Amino acid sequence: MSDSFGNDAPADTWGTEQPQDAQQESGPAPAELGKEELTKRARDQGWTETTAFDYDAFVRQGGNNADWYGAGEVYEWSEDYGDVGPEIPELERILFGRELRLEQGEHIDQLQIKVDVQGPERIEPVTKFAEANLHPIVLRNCQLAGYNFTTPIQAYTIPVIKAGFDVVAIAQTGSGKTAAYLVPILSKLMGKAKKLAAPRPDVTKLSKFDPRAHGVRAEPLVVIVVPTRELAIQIFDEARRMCYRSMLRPCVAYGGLPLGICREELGKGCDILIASPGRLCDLMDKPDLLSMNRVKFTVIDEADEMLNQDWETELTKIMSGGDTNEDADHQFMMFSATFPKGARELARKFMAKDHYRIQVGRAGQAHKNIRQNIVYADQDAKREATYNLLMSMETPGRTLIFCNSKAVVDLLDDFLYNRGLPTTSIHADRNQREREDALRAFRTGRAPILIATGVSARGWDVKDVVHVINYDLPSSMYGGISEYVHRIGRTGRIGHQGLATSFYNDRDEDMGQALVNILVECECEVPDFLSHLAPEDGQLQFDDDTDDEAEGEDGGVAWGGAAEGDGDAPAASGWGAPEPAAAADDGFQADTGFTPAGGAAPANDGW
Ligand SMILES: Nc1ncnc2c1ncn2[C@@H]1O[C@H](COP(=O)(O)OP(=O)(O)OP(=O)(O)O)[C@@H](O)[C@H]1O
Repeated sequence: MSDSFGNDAPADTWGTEQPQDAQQESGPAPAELGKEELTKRARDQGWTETTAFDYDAFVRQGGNNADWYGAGEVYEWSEDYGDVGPEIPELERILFGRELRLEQGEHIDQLQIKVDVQGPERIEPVTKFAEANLHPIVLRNCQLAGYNFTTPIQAYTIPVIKAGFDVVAIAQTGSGKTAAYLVPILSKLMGKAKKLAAPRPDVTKLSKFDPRAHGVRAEPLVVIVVPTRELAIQIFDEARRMCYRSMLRPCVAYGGLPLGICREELGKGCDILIASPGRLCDLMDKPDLLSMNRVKFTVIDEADEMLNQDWETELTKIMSGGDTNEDADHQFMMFSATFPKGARELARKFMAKDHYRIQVGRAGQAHKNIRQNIVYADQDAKREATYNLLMSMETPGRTLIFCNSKAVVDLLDDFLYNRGLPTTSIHADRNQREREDALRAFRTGRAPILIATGVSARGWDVKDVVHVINYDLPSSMYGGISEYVHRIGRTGRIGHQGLATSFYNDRDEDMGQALVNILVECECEVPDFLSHLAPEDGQLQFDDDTDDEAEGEDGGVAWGGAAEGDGDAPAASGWGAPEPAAAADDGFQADTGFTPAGGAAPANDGW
């Protein structure tokens, strides 16, 4: 590593070795030391000082509204609408700079597992972007982003989406689901901006853009819905990369973004809208700001979270909002790493009859690049145990700590900060600027220890997170094992390895069995205090992963039981994308009907 939090050193080894009952080295106990000595101890261990994020300097360096919009500048096209835009080296450097972005790690083969594909016809997976028949500019953008081989989920979703089908896609955390939908969608739209996109002002020809005088109504072609603001910004950044030279303009809208900024950005025109559900629904009620008439692609990311009861009203509105598009070719997609059975049943109601379901491994499966440690710690011993864990990391590295309440986040942040550790924290009571500053400080390594409440971290893709600590395990009332999988999935992404340590005590008993199942499945050690829950015969039971959803009340057709690819790598594939799904008589039956909710099952539903 160039420094402890260097940006040019991928976290490719477990790297954070420590005994389960990590103890601080000899010498006076931390509680006996003053702040100065504790700070020295933290520095000696390699932890840097927290550097506050200087927002004013950031603005002076050219930051403006665009910074609410994610890192860097938002480029406005000045040329006429042609088929594709010109190359702009400066913009390319900004969009594709690698400093803070993850590159594929060495252990990518661990993501290569069984893929189940259910759909109306056989689909040939693509193992390389270069062979996916993508629009040349999209292909070039993939190359600029460092994407050469497809991940297993991308191998199937790219041809399926290109062929015009709806899709429900489930694949492990950090396995490239964002590109799995963005790449095929943008390939379909690339070069067609002139034909499909709504007119918009050329802001480069205006001395000052006045939303009221020059603004247009946003009429996006693509709507991507995500549960959190931070994730919306992250996906917006990825969309900006993939939209490079497309003449398509991405925008982001989320609760917390001042409405004035939202109005201004939408008023400049919007072809790809990434939004949180609440803000999107608000905007849908403002027809002068947003029309859904042109929407051709609706993507629900972190779909199981969105199908959660809390979002049902918003989701129903968003999914039917797109119906104002009279084209029959509106595609709907849902993506997530976890997809409990109830959510999968609900998802089917929103999908076309002949949609695909693509599942890499078991829905909700973690993967072997994350080494999971479960450590027994009584409630009042957790703070000290966290400190000891951090101080015993061989090489300090970006560490994400999850607590279940905002109060505990604040207390732990204070406790660790006062012991000289470079912490920052994030939770729902912080204002938008504070949240963005904290995440930025974490991303850039200025505050490499981030303490957060769980839900806010879904989907975060931060380079070199080497360690996730579950200070509190998510309770089964609040996301349970799915939440656990999402949390630990902030490390060990895209072929890197990472460590996840979770404190466990009697309060977590309701999670015990599910936790042990995941540990056994991922070949991680089951601690003695949980060993009684390990299956004696090694046979794991996951109650939400049955393959026969056919028996649902709606008489719907089964998800499972049809063709599946086996995960063996074709020799030429760096990823080892799966073999094509099995032959037609193994389950892919062209013209086989799919029964939507409430519909009658076709006589011969041979899924
Ligand atoms: N084919 C590829 N080759 C190399 N890197 C890739 C490829 N596809 C995606 N990536 C990178 O992998 C990282 C993880 O991707 P992404 O955030 O889309 O994962 P995800 O599956 O959505 O994870 P989560 O379930 O946690 O949201 C990103 O940094 C992305 O740039």
